[in-house]
Amino acid sequence: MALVSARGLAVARGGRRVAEGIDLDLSAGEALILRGPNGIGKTTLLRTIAGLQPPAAGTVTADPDAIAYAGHADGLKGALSAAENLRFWQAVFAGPPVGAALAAFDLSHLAARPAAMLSAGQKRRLGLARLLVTGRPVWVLDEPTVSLDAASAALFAEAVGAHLAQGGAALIATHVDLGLGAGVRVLDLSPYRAMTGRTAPRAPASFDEAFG
Ligand SMILES: Nc1ncnc2c1ncn2[C@@H]1O[C@H](COP(=O)(O)OP(=O)(O)OP(=O)(O)O)[C@@H](O)[C@H]1O
Repeated sequence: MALVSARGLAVARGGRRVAEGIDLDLSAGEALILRGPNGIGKTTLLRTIAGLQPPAAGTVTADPDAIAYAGHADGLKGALSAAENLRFWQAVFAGPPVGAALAAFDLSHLAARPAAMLSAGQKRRLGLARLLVTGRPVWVLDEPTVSLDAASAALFAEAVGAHLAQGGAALIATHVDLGLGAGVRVLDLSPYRAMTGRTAPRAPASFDEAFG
């Protein structure tokens, strides 16, 4: 039985439908890689699957308590050490102890360092280690290897492989080849670009979030 299913799914951002007609199934032990050009709607689809925003049309069937979502932000508390950050999430999710998560992402030697004093790649590793202490079976990940060097990306691929082997599943938007093996499926969103246009009023053309 699928852990995540979508049928006839359309997703929208800023009141505009960006992708539509998406069907997908993700079962235990499976990884599905989302691909497509910048702006096609990968983040929007992941957020919809994770229950962070409603579908514009169609259905998502998934237990929201089964999903661990990791977006572009690492969600770390800068004043807490690496281990304390993980213990916080471990307590929230009642997941497994943090030692194995630190080790899996080569963070044991940085366990006592405040998150604010970690490098960008170390922060990203800590953000990904968080997945392990959630104990949740479905990982929904948006560009997880940003800032990671080759060795760290390999650690991440190993962690995903182990997660799948234990009956987990992963839906991952990425532009890079993670080397996860032949069994991994790829969904390119390019053919699903929405043709139906706006679904709701949007901000005026002159509005610019960065400079407004
Ligand atoms: N906050 C926002 N308000 C309005 N539109 C947005 C907002 N964020 C993104 N969009 C638009 O929604 C569309 C889908 O964006 P999304 O981030 O899902 O794409 P993506 O495939 O993940 O892109 P990338 O590969 O660049 O990360 C894009 O056309 C984008 O310009």
